[in-house]
Amino acid sequence: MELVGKVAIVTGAAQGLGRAFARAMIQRGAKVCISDQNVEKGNTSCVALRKELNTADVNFVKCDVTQQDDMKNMFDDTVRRYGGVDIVVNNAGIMNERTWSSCVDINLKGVIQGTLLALEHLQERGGVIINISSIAGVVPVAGAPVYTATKHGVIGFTRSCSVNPKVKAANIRLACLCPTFTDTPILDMTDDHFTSWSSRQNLWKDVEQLGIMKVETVAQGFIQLLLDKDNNGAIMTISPNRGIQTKYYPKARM
Ligand SMILES: NC(=O)C1=CN([C@@H]2O[C@H](COP(=O)(O)OP(=O)(O)OC[C@H]3O[C@@H](n4cnc5c(N)ncnc54)[C@H](O)[C@@H]3O)[C@@H](O)[C@H]2O)C=CC1
Ligand SMILES: CC/C=C\C[C@H](O)[C@H](O)/C=C/C=C/C=C\C=C\C(=O)C/C=C\CCC(=O)O
Repeated sequence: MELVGKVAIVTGAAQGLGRAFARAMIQRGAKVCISDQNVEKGNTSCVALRKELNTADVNFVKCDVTQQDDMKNMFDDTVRRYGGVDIVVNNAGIMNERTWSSCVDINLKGVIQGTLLALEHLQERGGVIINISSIAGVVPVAGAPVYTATKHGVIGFTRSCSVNPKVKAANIRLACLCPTFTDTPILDMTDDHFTSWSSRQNLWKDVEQLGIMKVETVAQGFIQLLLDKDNNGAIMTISPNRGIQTKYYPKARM
């Protein structure tokens, strides 16, 4: 897929990975709507990206992914501004085992809502939906069971949409990105983010074992996932020890 002139939406893009994905797409000629629930950081990042990349083809829209009206407005605003949508990156996510219900609302329900709206918008012209899961979407993580459940859910939901014949007929592609720990503010956790059935110490043991990647490394994998025309249903894992790997899990086992 050629990115020049394509229109993309990225949720949770005021900072961290979402911002890095937006930046990588703008650099390759895409027009990008960055959205976030944090208006101040979203506006600041938008201004910084415009200046750094010398472009007017990036805008910020306030969108809390738990609010259906915000989500609809983000799509409608993008269509008004750029004439349509080609790429949707459902990236917004949090790690908080204590406020676990919001973790489910943002990480799983937000991705489901974003995907359903994206499918509607892409059905006439085709396009790509990238849902951001995590390596915690494919392995159990003792330190963060709720976060892990949401990320497994993102993979199950995305793969199920990808095998829907209507999706193939509409020339839509869906894939998941599953990085290990990456240097973003999500790693600034305190004990307040955990319960007696989860643990920062346990999670931190995983961090120490796996290491922490730079956002640029993950953005490189993201662009690869986006450009590969033939990867509907793919799961891309990215880790310091195994690098970038694209995997296809079995559709069914009889
Ligand atoms: N950094 C890491 O180690 C990894 C992160 N991920 C996933 O990548 C995605 C991005 O995470 P990071 O950039 O690391 O985190 P981050 O904390 O740096 O950025 C997350 C962004 O999402 C926004 N956000 C939070 N709640 C929201 C809501 N209700 N509606 C809209 N936006 C909301 C925040 O304001 C923030 O700008 C998340 O889904 C996360 O689970 C996956 C694997 C590794
Ligand atoms: C504060 C936490 C915020 C974000 C966490 C991230 O989403 C992060 O990615 C979580 C990672 C937890 C990892 C725990 C264990 C990982 C184990 C392995 O990677 C084992 C190796 C292979 C995986 C199997 C595969 O490649 O299919």
